Amino acid sequence: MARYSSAYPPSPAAPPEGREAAASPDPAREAPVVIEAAGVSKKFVSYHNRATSLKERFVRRGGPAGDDFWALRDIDVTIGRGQTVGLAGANGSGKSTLLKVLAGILRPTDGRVSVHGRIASLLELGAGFNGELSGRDNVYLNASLLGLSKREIDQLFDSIVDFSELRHKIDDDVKHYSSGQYVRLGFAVAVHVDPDVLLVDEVLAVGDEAFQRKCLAKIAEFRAQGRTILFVTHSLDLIENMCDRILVLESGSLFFDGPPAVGTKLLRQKLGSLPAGEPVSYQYATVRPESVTFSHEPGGPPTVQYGPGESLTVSVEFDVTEGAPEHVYLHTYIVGQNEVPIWMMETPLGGLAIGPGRHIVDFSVPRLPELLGAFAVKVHVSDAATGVPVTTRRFEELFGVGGAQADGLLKVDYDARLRG
Ligand SMILES: Nc1ncnc2c1ncn2[C@@H]1O[C@H](COP(=O)(O)OP(=O)(O)OP(=O)(O)O)[C@@H](O)[C@H]1O
Repeated sequence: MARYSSAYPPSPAAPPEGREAAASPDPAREAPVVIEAAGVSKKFVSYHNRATSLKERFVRRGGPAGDDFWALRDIDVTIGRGQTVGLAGANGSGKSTLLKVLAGILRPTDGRVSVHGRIASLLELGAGFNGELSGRDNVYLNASLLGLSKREIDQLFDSIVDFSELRHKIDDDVKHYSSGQYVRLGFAVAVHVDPDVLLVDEVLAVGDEAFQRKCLAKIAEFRAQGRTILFVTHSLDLIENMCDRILVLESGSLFFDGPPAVGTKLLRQKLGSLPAGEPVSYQYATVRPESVTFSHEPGGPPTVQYGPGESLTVSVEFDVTEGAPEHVYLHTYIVGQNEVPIWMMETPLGGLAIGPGRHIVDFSVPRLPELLGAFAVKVHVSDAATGVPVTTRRFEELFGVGGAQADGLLKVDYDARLRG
């Protein structure tokens, strides 16, 4: 049964309304800024009426050279260290262009971009590789462009090749690689150069399933290490499972910046995969899960290691500011490796009556099941009256049950006998 207690004096600060309200108070956003885009716009010239012959070019002399096309318009984004951000939007909405501008591959027409720290990117097939060179030479070329010395690359080379699983191809020219092999090598280099910021385009979709799993595990590892990740994907489920935040672009403008649960719903409504229904109201950051602690009983000393059958209390501490819904549900998911949900605990029907201030909800499990492994916690808050999501936060803190993960998730009694 969930227990609800109010433990701290009210917080004085109430955020302003609207997008600014969403952008400022999330604790993750108060981390040092690693990526900042201010007023970024990008114009391309579209030559769809381009002259195809000399004569045509002569006749059109002096006419307009091409139509201006704004692929990005006035984008303001600040990304703090350690955030995992999904960049989504319909085809042609400007996602790849924004990633390229942030990576410094394209210069913005207007506005300013600053990135602090080493940035590694895997942007599009072929970008950064020279097809006439072997895989081996491209590893050296790419890693040196990302700032590594020859000696450092020598040391990492085997690990890069092992990650890509392309040892048999490493001395072939890259122009003979398949698109999946290209991406394997590019991703292997990008994750080995010790980047502070990783930018990844939808290219991951090109890899086979085994490689996609490997890449996602690497992204989860980077996330746990507090690195900053921005990736483009059309998989909204992936964003819901892996990201702290979603940016949704629409025709080059930033349409939404906030919690994945809200952004994905809005985008699905926009793309027609969800009925339009009630407009999603946007209350991000009015209820903010701040920390999670594990103990045997509410208020007990923090403990990280448990045995099957022992009691566990997961205490979620959260801040509420003015403008928050009067009643909220907290859904607390215990997640295992690769973000697999193991079980969910929710607050009682009708929701919690909350006022501004700091509160703690204790979710107490009297007897842990026969589990093995290390587990994390994801908290999802929604408005109890409307069901509208308010925020989601996935914490990095882990608790363990039954020692290190062995060969499975469950401890199951069994018997093995030779028959015949
Ligand atoms: N070099 C270029 N010259 C002219 N137009 C361009 C150029 N690069 C991109 N565009 C246009 O800019 C718009 C945004 O393209 P972008 O590739 O950023 O979209 P996207 O959101 O990544 O799309 P998708 O989901 O289809 O990959 C598109 O209309 C595209 O045609």
